[in-house]
Amino acid sequence: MAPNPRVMKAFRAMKAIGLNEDKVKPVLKKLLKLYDKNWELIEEENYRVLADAIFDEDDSKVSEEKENGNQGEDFADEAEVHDEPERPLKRLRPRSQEEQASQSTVVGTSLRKPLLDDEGKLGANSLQQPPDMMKLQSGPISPQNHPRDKGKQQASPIHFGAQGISNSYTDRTLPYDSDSPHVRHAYKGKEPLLPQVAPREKRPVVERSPHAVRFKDSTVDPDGALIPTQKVLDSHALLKPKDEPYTDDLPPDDVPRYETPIAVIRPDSIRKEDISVRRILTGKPDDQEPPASHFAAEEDRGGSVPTSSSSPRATSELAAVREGSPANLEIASSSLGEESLMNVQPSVGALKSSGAYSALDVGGIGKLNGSIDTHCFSEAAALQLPRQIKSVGEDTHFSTSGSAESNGGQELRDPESCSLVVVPQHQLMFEEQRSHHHFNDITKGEENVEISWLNEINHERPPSFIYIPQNLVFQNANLTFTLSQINAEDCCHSCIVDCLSSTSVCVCVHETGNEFAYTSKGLIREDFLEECISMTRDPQRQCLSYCKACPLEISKNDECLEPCKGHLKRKYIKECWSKCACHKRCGNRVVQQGIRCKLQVYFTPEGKGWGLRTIEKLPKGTFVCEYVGEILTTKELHERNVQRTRGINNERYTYPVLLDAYWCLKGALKEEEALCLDATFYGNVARFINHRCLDANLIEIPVKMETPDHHYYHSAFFTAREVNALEELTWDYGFDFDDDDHPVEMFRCLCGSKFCRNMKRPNRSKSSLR
Ligand SMILES: C[S@@+](CC[C@H](N)C(=O)[O-])C[C@H]1O[C@@H](n2cnc3c(N)ncnc32)[C@H](O)[C@@H]1O
Repeated sequence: MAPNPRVMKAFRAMKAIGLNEDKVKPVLKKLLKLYDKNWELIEEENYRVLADAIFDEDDSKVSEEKENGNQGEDFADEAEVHDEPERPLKRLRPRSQEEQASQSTVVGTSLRKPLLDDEGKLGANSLQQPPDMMKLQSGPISPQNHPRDKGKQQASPIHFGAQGISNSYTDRTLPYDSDSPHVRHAYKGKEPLLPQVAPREKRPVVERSPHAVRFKDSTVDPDGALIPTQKVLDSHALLKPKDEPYTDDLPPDDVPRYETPIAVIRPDSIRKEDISVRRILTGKPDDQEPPASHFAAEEDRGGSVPTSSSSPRATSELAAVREGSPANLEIASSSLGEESLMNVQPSVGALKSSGAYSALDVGGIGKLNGSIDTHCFSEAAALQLPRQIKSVGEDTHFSTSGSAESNGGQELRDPESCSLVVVPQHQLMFEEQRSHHHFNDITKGEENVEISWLNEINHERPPSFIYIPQNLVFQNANLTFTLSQINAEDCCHSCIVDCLSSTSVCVCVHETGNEFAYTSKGLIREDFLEECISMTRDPQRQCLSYCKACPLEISKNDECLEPCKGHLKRKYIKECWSKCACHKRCGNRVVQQGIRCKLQVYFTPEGKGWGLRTIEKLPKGTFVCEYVGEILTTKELHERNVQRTRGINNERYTYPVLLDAYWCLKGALKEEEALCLDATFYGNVARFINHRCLDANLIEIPVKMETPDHHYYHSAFFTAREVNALEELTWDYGFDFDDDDHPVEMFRCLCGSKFCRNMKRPNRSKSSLR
C-alpha cells in the first residue's frame, strides 16, 4: 500500500527539525488516535502539536518512547491505529497560555544536531548556530517576540538552543513547512526585526561560525531569503548523534571543510524601519535613499556594519543578479548589529546590462572584475547600482513563504533568470580587501591619497571618465621628454639633497628670478603667490601678449582669421627634475610629488553639479592638484568642440585649459605645439573644480618640470588663501560670460561671488551689479 502522503509529510516536517521517524511514528499514532484522525489538528501550525508531543515524550518518558516506538508499523494504514483514547501528550492551548508556559517552563534539553536527509543533505533550515545565539535562545520568550506574533517575530534557522530551552515547541524549534506560509521562529532575547525575514543570525551563520556547515544548492528559507545549500560530500562529518551538543571546537583536520559559499539574498520586503538599509542607489530619481552621511553617522555610532578590514568574513559568498533587470543591491543591517553585510558579486554581464557597469567604471572601479564590496558603503555611501536584489523578492518569484520544495532554488540555478557568481572564499577575501578601501576612491588608486566621492543631494553619480594622474598625449601633440633635450644649465648639479637648504645656488631658480617658489614647508612663498594672484586678478596688473597668428584662431579654420584675443603672461614655477642632482624629496619638487591633501568630490547643493572640496583645513599656498588631461593640439581641441556642438560626444564637458602662457614668446607656434589639456575623457580630480568669478580660493600657476619647452608645462592649483575644511575648492576659469564667440557653451554661473561676471545669472542682485 502506498504510504499516506500526510504521514510522509509529517515525517519530513519532523525530520527538518531533527526528529527521525522512529521518534515520530509512535507519537503520531497516539495523536491520530487522540484527534480521531483529524489531520488538520496535527498539521496545524506546522505540526506544532506533534513536535510538542514528541518533545514531551522525549523529556519525560524516555523508556516509554522505546515501548511506543513500534518501528515496524506501517503508517500507511491509519485505520490500524488504536481507537482507544489516550491522555493528550500536549494540549493545544490558547496563545496567552502558551506564552506563559513558554516563559515559565524551561527544562533542560540537550542540543539536537540537524540530521542529514536521505540524500545526505541537511534539512532546509538545518543551519548551525554560533554559541552566542544559542545562549540567547535559552532565555524566556517574551510576548513581544513570541514567534506567533506575526509581523513582529523574526525568523530563525532551525536549531536548538545550547542550554536548557523551553518546553514549548515554538521556543525550541521551528519546523519548516514548505507549504505553509506560517513559519514561526523563536528568537528569545532579541528584538524582532522583520516579518517574514530571516533573522540576522541566519544569514551569516557560516560567516560567524568557522566550522559551520556550508551550503551549496540554493534553497529558499521560510522568509524568502535565498540560502544556497550544499550537498555534503562527506556526510560522516556531519553525522552525529542527534542529542549531541554543539561544540565550538573546530572540526578536526580530517574533517573536510566546505568552502562552498553561502549567501542570502533578501527580498525587498524588508521593513526599512526595522533595519538600516545600506543601499546601493539607483539612478532613478524617485528612489529616495538616505544620504551617505547617514551611513557614516551610523557607523560612527558604533553602527552595525563592520568594515571588511575589521571583520573579514570567514567564507565566500554568492549572490544572484537578475540579468537584464534593474536591481537593487542592498546591505541590510539591524540595529542590533547582528547581521550586517551582504557581499554582492554581480556578474560583469549583468552589470553591463544595467547601469552598474558604468557606475563601476567611475574611477576604474569596474576593472575589479565586477566585484562590488558593499562594505565600503560607510565610505562610498551613495554609489549607484541597479536595483537587483529588490527584483529578487518581487520579480524572480522567490517565495516569501519559503517553499523550498516548490522553488528548490530553481530561480537561482536558472541561467535565464539569474546570474550567479560564486566566488571562492580565498578570492573573495582578497577582492574584499582589495576593493574595500578603493571602492570609493575616484582616483582608483592612482594618487598618493584616496579621494572619495559623495552625493547627498540626489542619485547622480560622478560622470564616467578614466582617471589619469599625469597628462597623456592624445595624438598629435609634439612632446618629447628626452634627457638630451634638457640642457645641463637647466639642471642643478651641485645640490646634494634639498635645493632649498643648499648652500650653493641652485640653477633651477635662475628662470624664476633666483628665488624658489616654495617654502621649506612646501607652500608657495607668500610674495610669489601674491604676485601670481594679482597678475591674474588685477586687470591693471594683467599683462596680455598677442600672437601674430594665434594658434587658437588658426585652429578654427575660418576663412577669415580673427586677431588674437590675447594671452595672459604669467609667473611660473620651475621644479627640479630627473636630471637634477638633488633628492627626489627636494623642497623644489612639490607638484611632481602629486596630491597630498585630503580631498573629496561631492555633489554641490547650488546646482553646479559635482565639485571638489577639501576635507581638511589648507593653509594659503598649499599645492592641491594639477589639472591633468589629454594633451591636445588646439586643432584637435577645435575638432572635439565641433563634435560636441553637433551632438557627437556631447556629454557634459570640462573646460579645456589652454597651455598658452608662453605662446607669444616663441613667435609663431607650429600646429602641433599649440597645446591644451582636455580632462573630459581622461583626467584627474581637477576636472571637478568649479568656476568662481574672481575670488576663487585656488590659483592656477604654470609649472615647468621635465621639458624646457615653453609650449608645454604643468598647470597646478594652489590655495590662494587659507581654506577651511569642507570648503569647496574653486578656480576662476577666466571666462568672459558675455563672449558669444566662446567655443564651448557657457554655463549660467552660480558661483555666488559678489564679483560674479555672469550678468545674466538669475539671482544676480541689483546691488551686486553696481
Ligand atoms: C570643469 S566642470 C566642473 C565639474 C562639474 N561641475 C561636474 O559636475 O562635472 C565645468 C562644469 O561645471 C559646471 N560649473 C562649474 N562652475 C560653475 C558655476 N560657477 N556655476 C554653474 N555651473 C558651474 C558647469 O556645468 C561647467 O560646464
